[in-house]
Amino acid sequence: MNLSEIGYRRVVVKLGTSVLTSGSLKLDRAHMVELARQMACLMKAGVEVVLCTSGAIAAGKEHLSYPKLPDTIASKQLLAAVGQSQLILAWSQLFSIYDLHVGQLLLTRADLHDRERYLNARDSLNALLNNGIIPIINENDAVATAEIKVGDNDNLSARAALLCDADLLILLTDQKGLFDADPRKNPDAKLITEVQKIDDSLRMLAGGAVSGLGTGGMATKLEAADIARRAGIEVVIASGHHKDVIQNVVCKKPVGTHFTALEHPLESRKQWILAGPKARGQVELDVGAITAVTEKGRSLLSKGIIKVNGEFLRGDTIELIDSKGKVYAKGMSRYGSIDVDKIAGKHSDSIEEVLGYDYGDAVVHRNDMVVL
Ligand SMILES: Nc1ncnc2c1ncn2[C@@H]1O[C@H](COP(=O)(O)OP(=O)(O)O)[C@@H](O)[C@H]1O
Ligand SMILES: N[C@@H](CCC(=O)OP(=O)(O)O)C(=O)O
Repeated sequence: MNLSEIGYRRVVVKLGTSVLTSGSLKLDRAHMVELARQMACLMKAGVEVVLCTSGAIAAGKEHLSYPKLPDTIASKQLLAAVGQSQLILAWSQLFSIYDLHVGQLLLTRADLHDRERYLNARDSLNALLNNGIIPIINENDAVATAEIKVGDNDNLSARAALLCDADLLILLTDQKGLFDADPRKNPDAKLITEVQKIDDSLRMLAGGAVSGLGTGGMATKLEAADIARRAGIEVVIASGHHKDVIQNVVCKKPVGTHFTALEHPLESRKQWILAGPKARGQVELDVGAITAVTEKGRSLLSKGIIKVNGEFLRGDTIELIDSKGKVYAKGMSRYGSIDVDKIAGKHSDSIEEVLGYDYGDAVVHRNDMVVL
């Protein structure tokens, strides 16, 4: 690989279950060797690689010879606990062919949202990279329950890219990229090669369909791409079976769907709001407030709030929605849900009178808000 062709310094590669199993029910080790070779090639050329690998549950099923288990969280945890050790063993052996060491990081949402744990994970990631070791990341499925899960490895890989300050995120899957319709259902679907903006019409194309063992389909890949590109990270969705796909993407050859990074990325505080805590609740806005927030860059005032959904505390992240549930923005609330309920629809001047105290005019200040 010609070093002068490479425009990137640190790359996160996410491999979906669909790629690792090649559509079968077991890990396709022959193909994993090929992917390890490509990543090793990058490392040798001076590009740091972080691998976000799925496949623990598939590997667990394979290792236990496809046991009949009840469809419960405990069964998934069992399969992930068995499969993750098989998965890391496989990667460790494959990278050792190229004299490369790997280090395992199993994360949950809590590791990314608690500031201290976030910094610990970041330090560990940097320590591995600075010593030429490939960090291998997966969700800690064996202990994570829905409440503390990121939920899918597309979103996890975007957060990993933010965490290690990568400049490229490559999402490899079983399709050539994002199509204008699900290619499984529409053989005439066309590949979208370049995306400048992720909006509702694009999200509609992603649908909800997934391959046999995958989680989330294109919808979660678009969520991941949105988070990463807003943080200034380029994203490519491509086929994990395309010849030399990783090298081609890194050398900026036309392959898959490329998402341009925002020229002016969100500041790190807003990146954290976007990628960080799960929204604890929602506030429904009237039309004027939606315009003020989305088009005029204003803070959300109590007057524009119609309704409160869920229970949240001051400082929690909430979603700003319309009457149909469409989410327009995500932000940190300066008031808890009980207070917002009391001041909804009222003028900011009356907040102190109603509550007996006042944390300022804005319920969600524009500095604490990301418009989607
Ligand atoms: N617009 C689209 N373009 C491409 N694939 C799509 C689209 N909409 C849905 N899909 C589905 O998403 C699947 C890939 O997601 P998923 O099964 O979660 O894979 P992975 O294991 O790689 O994360 C594809 O097999 C495809 O059927
Ligand atoms: N953490 C899970 C994979 C979750 C996931 O997002 O899967 P995929 O959609 O195949 O990338 C596992 O290792 O089996």
